[in-house]
Amino acid sequence: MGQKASAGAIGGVFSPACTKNFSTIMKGEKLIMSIDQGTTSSRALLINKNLEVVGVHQESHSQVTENPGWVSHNPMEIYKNVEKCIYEVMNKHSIDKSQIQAVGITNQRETTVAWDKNTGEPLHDAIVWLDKRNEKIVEDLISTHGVDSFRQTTGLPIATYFSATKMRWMLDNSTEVKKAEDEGRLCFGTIDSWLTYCLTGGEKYLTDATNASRTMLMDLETLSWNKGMLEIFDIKQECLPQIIPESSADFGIISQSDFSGVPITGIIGDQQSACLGHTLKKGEIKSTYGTGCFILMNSGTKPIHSKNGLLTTVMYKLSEDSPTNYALEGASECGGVTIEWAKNNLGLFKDFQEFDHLLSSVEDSGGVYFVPAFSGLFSPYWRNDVRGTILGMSLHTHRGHILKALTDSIFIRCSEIIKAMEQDCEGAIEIQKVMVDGGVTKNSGLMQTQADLLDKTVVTKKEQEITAIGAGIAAGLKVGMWENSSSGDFPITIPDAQKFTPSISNAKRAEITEKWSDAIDRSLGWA
Ligand SMILES: Nc1ncnc2c1ncn2[C@@H]1O[C@H](COP(=O)(O)OP(=O)(O)O)[C@@H](O)[C@H]1O
Ligand SMILES: O=P(O)(O)OC[C@H](O)CO
Repeated sequence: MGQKASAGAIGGVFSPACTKNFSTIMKGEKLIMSIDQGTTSSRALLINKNLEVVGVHQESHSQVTENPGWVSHNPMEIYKNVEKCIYEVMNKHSIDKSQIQAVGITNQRETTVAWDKNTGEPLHDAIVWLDKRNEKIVEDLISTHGVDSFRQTTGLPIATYFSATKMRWMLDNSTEVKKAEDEGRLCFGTIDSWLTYCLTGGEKYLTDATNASRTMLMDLETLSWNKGMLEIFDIKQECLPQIIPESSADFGIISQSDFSGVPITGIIGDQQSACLGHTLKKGEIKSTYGTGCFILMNSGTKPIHSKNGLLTTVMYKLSEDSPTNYALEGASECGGVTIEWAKNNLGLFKDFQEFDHLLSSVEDSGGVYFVPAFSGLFSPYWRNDVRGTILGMSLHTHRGHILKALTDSIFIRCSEIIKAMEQDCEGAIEIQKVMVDGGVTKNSGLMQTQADLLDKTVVTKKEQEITAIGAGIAAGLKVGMWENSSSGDFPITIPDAQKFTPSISNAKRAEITEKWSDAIDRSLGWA
């Protein structure tokens, strides 16, 4: 039987109640609204000209886990939550619609929606990026083509993560979706397309290149649907949205009654949006710790094709006459989800006070190692045959050690991704610091652990909502709220908050890394 898991491992139980003291909003002040539609919740945020978040409303949505490895969302619940967030944030801060210059949308990527062109009704639950129901399709593709055969065209290895295999699964397994395709009324899209379609009353069916680059159907160089990829997946181009190459463009006018007439001028995938929020320069790196953990390096205007298990993706193109910027990305399937799982599924702690207390009760994990392969391992391994594995327990082991092993695993995964980035850059770029954001970075003890395991400086920013700010920048640039400088750089940078520098010995780090590789080897092939 299906199981609703809204309070399960990725249930967003810790969705932050907003405790921030906001700067005052002046009467009639011009603002940008950013909509951040994430894996566990949706937010609407108000951003002023100084790039300060001056208001936010957040709503969590259900995580449906009908079978092991399956994760889906209800597209209508997500849209209704977004509408509610817009209404509540405007109401809470007594904002008049005329103050909102534009809306920017940033979203969980890859998650795939199918809906009816005529009625706008969803034809299936949204299949979430973490979902593995498409494993068989992926295995067959790998055995026919080889895992890396589409890298040159799409920048991606064949994996369950990307949208094309989720679309294929729906076509093969849902009579509703197949019938709609046969009758020419099927719309496939990522969450940005779905929200834009709903907010514009069905007027606009489009996406931007950052989101399209995660489908495995887009050509990384031309930023258009690739005919060869469409043939391989047997997906009709008329079932896909129009790709707008820019993330800062006219994406449509909202028709929803309370907010009608406001233009949508920003669309950008959430991890690329965080790069914009951090104003990442060439060679710089950001790591966002939300449900998963995503590390992106600005690799400039030429894509770097990874030889070490990373992804190549569009970072953004901001105007018709600006070049496309690319990123090298390491995607880790485990971030806050591991913390939520420890609380909700294992009952290791009840709140963050107890979480901190437990972690400070131990020096280290006491020889316990955890491989957080709830959905297999993404970058740099791309293995489906691994499941969560815990090793090294003795009668000495207690809750603190296990929690330490679980949280360490998040940061070891990130460290190995950054090592792979250094290898891909072949010495051309020296990584000294990593800019961080996302829910997990609220915990300074954990950020210290990241600096220790990485052997690099980790920097947090004064504003936490970096992802939402990125979409706000994209939207605001289009309507003249800000202008890029003549060098193409964005004129405002969010100040640093805290810097964490490595504090453990090289010998200790080497010991942890060695034991970790051993743990990985032992976990491979389980599933
Ligand atoms: N004080 C904290 N310490 C550690 N982790 C935290 C803390 N507060 C929130 N989190 C984690 O942050 C994650 C949510 O981050 P967020 O950026 O909102 O995620 P998403 O965008 O994926 O929905 C949750 O998984 C939660 O466990
Ligand atoms: O919702 P987040 O912040 O975990 O981000 C999800 C990613 O976009 C998946 O690729």
